[in-house]
Amino acid sequence: MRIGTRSSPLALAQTQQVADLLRRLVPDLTIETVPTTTEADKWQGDLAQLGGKGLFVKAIDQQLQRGDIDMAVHCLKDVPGDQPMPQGLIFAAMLPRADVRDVLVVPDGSPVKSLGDLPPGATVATTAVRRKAQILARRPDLNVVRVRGAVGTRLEKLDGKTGDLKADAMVLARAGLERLGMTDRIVYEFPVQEMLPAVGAAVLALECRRDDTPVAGLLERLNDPKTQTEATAERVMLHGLRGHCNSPIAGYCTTEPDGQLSLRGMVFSRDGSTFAHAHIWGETSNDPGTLGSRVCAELLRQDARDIIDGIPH
Ligand SMILES: NCc1[nH]cc(CCC(=O)O)c1CC(=O)O
Repeated sequence: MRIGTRSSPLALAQTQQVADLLRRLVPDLTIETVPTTTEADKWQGDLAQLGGKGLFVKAIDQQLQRGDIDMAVHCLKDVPGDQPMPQGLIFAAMLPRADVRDVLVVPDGSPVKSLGDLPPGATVATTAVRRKAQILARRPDLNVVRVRGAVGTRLEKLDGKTGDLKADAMVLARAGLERLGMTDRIVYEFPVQEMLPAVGAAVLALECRRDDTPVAGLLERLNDPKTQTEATAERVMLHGLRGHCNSPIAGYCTTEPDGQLSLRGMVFSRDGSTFAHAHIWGETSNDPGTLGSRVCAELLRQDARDIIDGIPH
């Protein structure tokens, strides 16, 4: 089994996790990890100029289509929501979702424990336009700056060990820190009501060729139907909104104890001052695709289109 992955430490840790799961199913399986450094990994500028964050995924999908690898591990969050599945490829499994929350991290030695502790005008580093909008919605006085690179590199930049980033705090995904064993850096976990997660947050998707029955059959055994259902609702919503990679869009679906789905979606202007918000749950929402479409329709009714189109690509 040749597993394609990006070459960042986070991607490699995720691939290792998948390899361990596969070995538990097939103890004598030979696994080869095939890391790729994509064009987007090397690019230090604005990703939108290069063609958006889908580039991380595209290079690996092409290897899979060519038969250079047998499967790929993708962060579902990084898979563009505005494009159809690449020709001949499927997500054969989605692993049980990890913690979806965004978290606050501060430079080594800083006493700051929350956004509220930051003085007026303080600088917060993050890449996601979705996080930026939600930070500014709470604290319009803050100076939100972009930071790129692997998670470990970002933390080094925050600590001033490399580069010239001068930030008082940084917001990133808990799931990434968890997989890297770096949760000791977390000073605050944003409840989802404070910072709605990205569509597909904390979900690992296992991709293979549709006609590769042996691989698809094996991967399907790792599928978590609950995660897959929730992710489907979120991605149908995202697809219907026709966002681009600069659109601050958030979406989070959960399953209630009685099995019913609950989907919340938000679309923000870049500075977070304007937003649309929809939350639908209950009896008639149990088909994830229908639920995603309904939340999308409600967001569009609240002029989400104008908000999205008002943001430069
Ligand atoms: N955009 C990079 C990325 N893609 C997935 C994760 C974390 C794990 C996840 O949410 O699946 C991260 C790091 C981050 O956003 O801090």
